[in-house]
Amino acid sequence: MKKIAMIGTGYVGLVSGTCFADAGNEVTCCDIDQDKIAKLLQGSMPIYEPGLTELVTKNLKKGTLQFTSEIPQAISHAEIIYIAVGTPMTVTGEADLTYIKQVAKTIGEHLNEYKVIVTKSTVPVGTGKLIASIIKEQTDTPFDLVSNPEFLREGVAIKDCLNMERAVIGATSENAWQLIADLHRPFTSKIVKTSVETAELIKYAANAFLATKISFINDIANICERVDADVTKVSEGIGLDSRIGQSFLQAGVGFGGSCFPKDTAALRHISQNVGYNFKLIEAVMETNEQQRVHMVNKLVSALGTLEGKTISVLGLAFKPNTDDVRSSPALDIIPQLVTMGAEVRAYDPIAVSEVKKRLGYQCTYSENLYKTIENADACLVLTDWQQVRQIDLTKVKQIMKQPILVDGRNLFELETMEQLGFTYLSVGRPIVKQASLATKGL
Ligand SMILES: NC(=O)C1=CN([C@@H]2O[C@H](COP(=O)(O)OP(=O)(O)OC[C@H]3O[C@@H](n4cnc5c(N)ncnc54)[C@H](O)[C@@H]3O)[C@@H](O)[C@H]2O)C=CC1
Ligand SMILES: O=C(O)[C@H]1O[C@H](OP(=O)(O)OP(=O)(O)OC[C@H]2O[C@@H](n3ccc(=O)[nH]c3=O)[C@H](O)[C@@H]2O)[C@H](O)[C@@H](O)[C@@H]1O
Repeated sequence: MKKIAMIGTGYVGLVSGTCFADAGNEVTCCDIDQDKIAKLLQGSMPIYEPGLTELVTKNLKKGTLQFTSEIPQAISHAEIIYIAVGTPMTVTGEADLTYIKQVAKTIGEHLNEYKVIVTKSTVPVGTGKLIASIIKEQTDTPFDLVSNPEFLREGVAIKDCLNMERAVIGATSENAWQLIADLHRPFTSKIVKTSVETAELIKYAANAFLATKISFINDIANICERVDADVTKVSEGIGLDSRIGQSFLQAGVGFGGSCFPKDTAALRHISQNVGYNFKLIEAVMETNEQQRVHMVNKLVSALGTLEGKTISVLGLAFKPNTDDVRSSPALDIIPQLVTMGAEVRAYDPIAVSEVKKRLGYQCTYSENLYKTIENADACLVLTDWQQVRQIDLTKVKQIMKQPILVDGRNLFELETMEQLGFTYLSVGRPIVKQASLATKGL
């Protein structure tokens, strides 16, 4: 049982802090956001993550988990201090280390005895050394520094944490490495031992590689559209080769979220800073941006013009089972549709309030799927929510002004859409044309 302070109680800090507590450690999750801490103390979660409320409640009751905005006390009390604050993207694309530097200074000011300080935030190579130097400016108290990047996915974060595929640990001493490795034994037996710098780079390499798979399959999808091939079959056909693997080969509107867009941009920066021209990552980012434009172009090709047309956007979160809309395709696409003269109605089961904060009243919002679709000229699927996947297509066809569906997630079978009489434009698959539109030459 270890005493842990988790500084930064966001997606990562809250989930991993709770999982460490569930494994029997004494965890204090702290944050400068007092409202967030107050909410948590009342048992209300600041984010939507399946299973989180139950696990937090269980560990609060057990007394293994605490929340506080008194960061100095949490630092003094802990043996291990985790840093899990945000590292957002600056306007130039690099990782913003403002919060990391603030926390390093706070740790330095309150370090009362030897402790192990662990970076869980995604940080550029060299940040471990930067954190150490900031702490040393404040104190002579000895400490070790560890890089232990996080690989959880939103929406399945608890599962990913409790059964992690691997832990990557880079430490400045054998003692610190062993301590953090032991902390991970309940969650995984696969532990990669490395230097701090290598651990920092592994995190970016992992996200960039996954993003590359997505842009690769989206490029293949764009070729499929030109040669009448089906990208879902291409994914299956290549993915069954175990060297390639089936995951992350779903073509669509492209990747969003708080990490792939920012981490690919940050990796490009890291390479530029060391004089390396990482052309592949440039291409991955460009394909991803184009994929969003491509979805708008599909709507235009189906409707002729968007001026005066009612478009129902189905899904606002960057992926299902989360209310996170950071770099979500919807945030880019909806303003484009509005600029082109469309009236946009947006549906999401849980992310509406987050999108409203960012887009305001550029469109109308609803948590009722069928109400969003009523009398629409076209539907645009942007998130593969189960609610959208299981929609009653017969009813959809009846209530729409015209049955046009543009699908950025390839949710429906082409045969079904053809039988039901939809005009259906998906990604990297042949277009299904409603008979009347086919004669107009779509
Ligand atoms: N969200 C995700 O799925 C994953 C995120 N990561 C990385 O983990 C890091 C954290 O990401 P999220 O949890 O998504 O961020 P977040 O934005 O949800 O949470 C960060 C938290 O840190 C707090 N904070 C900022 N400055 C602070 C300070 N000086 N003292 C105490 N608290 C402070 C903020 O108030 C906020 O609650 C980032 O580097 C991210 O790239 C890594 C893997 C997965
Ligand atoms: O560093 C991070 O924050 C995290 O980033 C991703 O996790 P996450 O952003 O939660 O979501 P993913 O499930 O990876 O999906 C990312 C985006 O790619 C898209 N995607 C994913 C898979 C696919 O085949 N096609 C595709 O378009 C999703 O729709 C989504 O927009 C990684 O999967 C995590 O391992 C990592 O810890």
